[in-house]
Amino acid sequence: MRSRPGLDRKAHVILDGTLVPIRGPHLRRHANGDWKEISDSSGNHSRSEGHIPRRPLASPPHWRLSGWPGLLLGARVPLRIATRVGAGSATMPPFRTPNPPRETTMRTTEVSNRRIAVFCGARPGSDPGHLRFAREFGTALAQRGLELVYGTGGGVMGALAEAVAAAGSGITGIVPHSLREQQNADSPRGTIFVVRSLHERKALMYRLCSAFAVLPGGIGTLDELMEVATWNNLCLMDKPIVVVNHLGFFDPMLEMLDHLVRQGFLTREERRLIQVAQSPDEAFDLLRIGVPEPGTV
Ligand SMILES: C/C(=C\CNc1ncnc2c1ncn2[C@@H]1O[C@H](COP(=O)(O)O)[C@@H](O)[C@H]1O)CO
Repeated sequence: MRSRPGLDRKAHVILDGTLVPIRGPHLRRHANGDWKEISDSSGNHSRSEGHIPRRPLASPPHWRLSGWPGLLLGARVPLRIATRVGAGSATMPPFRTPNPPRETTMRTTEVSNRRIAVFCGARPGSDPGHLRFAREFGTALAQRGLELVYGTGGGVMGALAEAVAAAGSGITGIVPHSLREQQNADSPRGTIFVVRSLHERKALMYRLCSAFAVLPGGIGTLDELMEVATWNNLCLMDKPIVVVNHLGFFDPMLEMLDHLVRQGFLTREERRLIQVAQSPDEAFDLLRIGVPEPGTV
């Protein structure tokens, strides 16, 4: 599949704000610690990459016991009664390339009006129709010239991302260290931001995109939907949201929103912050994002 012009098809990880290429079968490490890309994801050869830290990407956090238990038991142990060892913050130890390529990092974190964040399940759900629809949505998203921002999970998210990549469009995944270690979230394509917390992850997802779509999912999906609707409502952000109500999956939730209106907890105007579409094309039209297929307007 041909890549769209301007899309970065190389795999990268951004660790705490620093961009490094993903270590994969297409990277070879030299004795001095540098890595050389020997083929890109489509099998083409030879492009050099910069220095990548020797430390394993999924390195576990270190913990140091405080006070007398530390003196008794020594240095680093994976226990919770501990002070986290980090670079001035209570999170992961520093994990940076020696001289981060600043302009590359800036370019990668730029907000693009072609990026759409999609919230959806980390699980596949019990109806195989959800995965089928996620693939259909991913293909349509790429055909509109859009790029995906998502939570780097499996299930509905995984099906969606696979379809976007297969259709030749760009993917940005954002994952906290904790989930990344569980998930082995390296994607063969796109850019992955590894961040410190779930809060940071959501904030970055919201910042990087210019619109939101919601596909079937669980409480994580509902949490993200309600949060962006609330941010819009409080004027902390102004980015359109659409729920894609394929086969009526979201009917009970939409009924709950109507209930909130009837009970005086939500105005009719605020209720309209969450738009509803039945199909991918209707969703993109409502979001006013992407280039419509020729002949559809
Ligand atoms: C639930 C399981 C694993 C959780 N792993 C996740 N991986 C990636 N992203 C996640 C995960 N959990 C929540 N998210 C974010 O919320 C949405 C999915 O959550 P849901 O509860 O499945 O709807 C998604 O948009 C992510 O951004 C066990 O497999």
